[in-house]
Amino acid sequence: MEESRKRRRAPVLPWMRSPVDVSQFEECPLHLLPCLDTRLKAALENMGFSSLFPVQVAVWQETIGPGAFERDLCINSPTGSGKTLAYALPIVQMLSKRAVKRLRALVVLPTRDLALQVKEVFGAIAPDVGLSVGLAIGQSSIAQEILELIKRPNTEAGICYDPEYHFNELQSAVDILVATPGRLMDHITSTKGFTLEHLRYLVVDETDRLLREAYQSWLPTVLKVTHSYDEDLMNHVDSIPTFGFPKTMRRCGVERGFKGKPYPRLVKMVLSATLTQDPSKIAQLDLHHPLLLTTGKMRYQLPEKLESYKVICDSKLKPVYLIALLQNLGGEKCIVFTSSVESTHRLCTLLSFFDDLKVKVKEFSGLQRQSVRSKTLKAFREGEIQVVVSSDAMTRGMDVEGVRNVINYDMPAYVKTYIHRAGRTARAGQTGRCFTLLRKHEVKRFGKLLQKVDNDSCPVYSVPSSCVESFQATYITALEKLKEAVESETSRKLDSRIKSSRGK
Ligand SMILES: Nc1ncnc2c1ncn2[C@@H]1O[C@H](COP(=O)(O)OP(=O)(O)OP(=O)(O)O)[C@@H](O)[C@H]1O
Repeated sequence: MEESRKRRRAPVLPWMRSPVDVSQFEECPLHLLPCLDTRLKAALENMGFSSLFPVQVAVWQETIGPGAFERDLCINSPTGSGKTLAYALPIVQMLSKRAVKRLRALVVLPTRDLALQVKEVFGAIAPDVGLSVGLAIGQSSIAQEILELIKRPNTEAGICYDPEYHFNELQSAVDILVATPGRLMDHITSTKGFTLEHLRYLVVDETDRLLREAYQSWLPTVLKVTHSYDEDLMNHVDSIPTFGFPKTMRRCGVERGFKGKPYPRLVKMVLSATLTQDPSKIAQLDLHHPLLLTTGKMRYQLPEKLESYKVICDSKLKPVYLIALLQNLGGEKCIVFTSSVESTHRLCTLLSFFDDLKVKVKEFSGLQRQSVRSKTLKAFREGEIQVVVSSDAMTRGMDVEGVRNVINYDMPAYVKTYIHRAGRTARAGQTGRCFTLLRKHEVKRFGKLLQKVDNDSCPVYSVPSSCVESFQATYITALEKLKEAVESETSRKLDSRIKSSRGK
């Protein structure tokens, strides 16, 4: 049965049928890692890392090791297995040898929160080898971002800086750029001096999520602009003007081994814990001789030390079960996932009416401003808040130390959602638990959904009935307060809409 299930899910594309199995790799102490720059070793030790995780060792082998970046890499490895450093470290090590500052590595992520997180990782190692990292995520105004990304020429006293006039002198102020698609497109189309001409590494993190939406066609645009430089290079390889433009490896490279491709070519690394196998989606990436790195035999893997539980509850009392469960978990850090931004808001408001709840709860949602979300995240990281209620805003990639529990208040509709939500705990080899609240009619469907992952064991977790009963009276009052709160919020919104339409 197990075997036939695995066979049915055999990868579709031929090169996906012979992957590198990351589970065959061991953690590698830093002092044994071949060719690691001593400055980077020191930076990693400063981060508290003494060895590389298996996926990081496997990627190192294909990049700095014998693989020598010859192939594009597709990395499918469980949540929390350390994929960020797996690509950041080899890229930084390669770029540490660069002679002039140019934008050479671009990392694209689907959300600002994730981009900020990835920038932190690059920021912890890149400056130690003289590289700078920039952000293009729309957190600040475009003018502010341009100031940080583009170096202006030193104009003489009395001469005004004019981007049109000084166009040829504008240079990148960063070697590595971490971006979200929308703001990246703004820079590609409108920022004077912003160029992907020297790009050597393109990382598409959370690939399946990024390929699901077009985001203003960022991917075809990036491929097109980098290709056009390649074509230009192939046509004029002998006649590249060097005056004004310092030589870079990519501009002046010659082909080595790959017909029709300039060398070094643009290397792509694409990653996810649930990497797509859809040939039409993969084709969009225009991968060169791709190599799949994956963990184990099943397509979907949960973290090794994750325990999954189902909590079967009475439909009408679901919030009470949640509260009883939270109470039962003591003050442990916990993320509660709901199915939408609206239910996140409602649930959070409801929880705020339970005065005797011993944990501090906050909402985290795509409806909030970035500054509010960042503040909540900071407080959660620092332990001032113990419970965060979130919709999909926190599902992917978010890395918060010490999250011991994840609760699916609403059952996830897809196995991928389960994997990413559950993966907010049991990260970096730690233990963690994922509870899914289920109404009786959902139990069967949930069981089917879990069959798609390697470890589908999911026993029932019983919340003590005495605990559920003890919260019922407060629940009734809280529901009434919730109704009033929703009504007053609706009328407030209506008032402000009327006011703003009158002002027009
Ligand atoms: N070599 C290492 N030693 C110790 N901790 C590490 C190491 N590499 C990464 N980590 C830690 O492991 C955690 C998970 O890393 P990361 O966020 O890169 O995982 P991921 O595989 O990208 O997960 P997801 O799929 O959820 O995005 C982070 O807290 C990171 O600091």
